[in-house]
Amino acid sequence: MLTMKDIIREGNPTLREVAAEVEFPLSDAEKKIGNDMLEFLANSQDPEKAEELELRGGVGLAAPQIDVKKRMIAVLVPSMDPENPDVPEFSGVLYNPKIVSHSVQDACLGDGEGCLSVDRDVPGYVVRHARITLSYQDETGETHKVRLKNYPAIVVQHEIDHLNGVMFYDHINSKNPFELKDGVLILD
Ligand SMILES: O=C(O)C[C@@H](Cc1ccccc1)[C@H](O)SCc1ccccc1
Ligand code: NI
Repeated sequence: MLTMKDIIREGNPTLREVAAEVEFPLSDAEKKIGNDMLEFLANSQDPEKAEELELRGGVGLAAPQIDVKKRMIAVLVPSMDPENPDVPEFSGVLYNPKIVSHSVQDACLGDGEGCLSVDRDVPGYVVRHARITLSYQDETGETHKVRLKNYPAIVVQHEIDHLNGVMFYDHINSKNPFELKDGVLILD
């Protein structure tokens, strides 16, 4: 079971490397890594387990963050619908995820971003694509293509950045961290 001690922190060179494509069929080890990453996110969102295991809350995790240089991410974006609180907005282990197209419009989270691999606050808007079309393979190797917007789109872009050695603060305007061009959607 993964805990915070398994997550590497900024300064570790792995976070600045480009991860390798995953080959299919997956090894049992690769399947276990994916499942462990998703389990970590579920535990981190369970108040009792998060306290017991001393986990920071997470909605996404990329394999390089546990020092595995492979293009695989786990995403668990909880429901925003009070009618269906137990149905995540977007959840899964995504192998070889790729943004195949995106909106012209950009978006950012109004509260900025954080990162499980960054033990400090870095204020500022992280401008990303507002909507993306995402292609990925599941554990069986089947390819899926989905369109994401709003928070799920932001989370997936944050995680795919980790596969390319990019940190969220690389996107922040260092001269004026809260400067935004016209038309950028601020998500609260
Ligand atoms: O470090 C990671 O990759 C996990 C991040 C992903 C993330 C952060 C900000 C914006 C989008 C994705 C963690 O989820 S950071 C903790 C967190 C938890 C809940 C909501 C936002 C951020
Ligand atoms: Ni991160």
